[in-house]
Amino acid sequence: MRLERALSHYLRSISVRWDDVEDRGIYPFDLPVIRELKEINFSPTVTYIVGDNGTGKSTLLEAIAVAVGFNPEGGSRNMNFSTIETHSSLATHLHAIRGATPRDGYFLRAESFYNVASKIDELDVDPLDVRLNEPLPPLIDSYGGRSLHKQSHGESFWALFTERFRGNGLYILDEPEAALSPTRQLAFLLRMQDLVKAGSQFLIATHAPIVLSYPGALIYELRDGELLETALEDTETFNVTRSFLANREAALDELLNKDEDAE
Ligand SMILES: Nc1ncnc2c1ncn2[C@@H]1O[C@H](COP(=O)(O)OP(=O)(O)OP(=O)(O)O)[C@@H](O)[C@H]1O
Repeated sequence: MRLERALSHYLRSISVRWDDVEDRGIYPFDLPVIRELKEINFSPTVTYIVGDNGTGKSTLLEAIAVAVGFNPEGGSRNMNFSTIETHSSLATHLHAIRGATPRDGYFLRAESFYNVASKIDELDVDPLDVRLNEPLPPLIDSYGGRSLHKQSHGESFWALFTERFRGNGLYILDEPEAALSPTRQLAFLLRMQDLVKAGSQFLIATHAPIVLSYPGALIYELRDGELLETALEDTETFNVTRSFLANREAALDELLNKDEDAE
């Protein structure tokens, strides 16, 4: 069992090769988290990155995904397309320590999943193996067979997690909760457990306390420009949500009526 787990540790760590960076004063090297970054070690199962808006989670995740062979806009490793060139040059300065080669893999960017769905529809118009000059099975078959554009946002994410993710995979997910109801977020934890048992490794950026709750996961929080290993109960996202739900009326009163009280 220990050997199996060691073998499925697809991505062990990443570090920045600072010697190659020409200009540290421009994006993304000027972001506090990147400036301070030396090495990130990953769990063989589930690693999370959390932090406030604009702290650099997507920048980091995208660079890690590109460094291990994914398209910057997301998709499987075989997808190579670009609708807009916005990705940073950080990936070329990352050094990834890898273990076994995953049999499956996916980079989900909630914000550009629409483009992935469009690309799948486009490739499926006339799927052809150009080497053999033979028809190929449509790509959408591996997502359950129904165009992702003809499903709701949440349904299309769910098709991805349940149909396309096959296990023994490296899955890098940026805000997977973006389309999921709280009930589906709970179901997502169960799906993750199945995939972890099937030898998968996850790296996830999230703002959702439910998504963040996978037992035994490694959590890094971006705080004051640093990436710190943090317990679930000490993360801001968990604490803010918990205290709001526990004291909703007092919290709303404090938030919305502060100015009136001062008058
Ligand atoms: N292409 C770009 N060029 C310049 N600055 C950028 C670029 N992309 C992002 N930034 C800046 O880098 C910072 C980090 O952005 P990033 O999207 O990584 O944050 P994030 O932590 O993922 O935020 P959120 O939680 O809102 O998704 C932001 O201040 C953003 O304005």
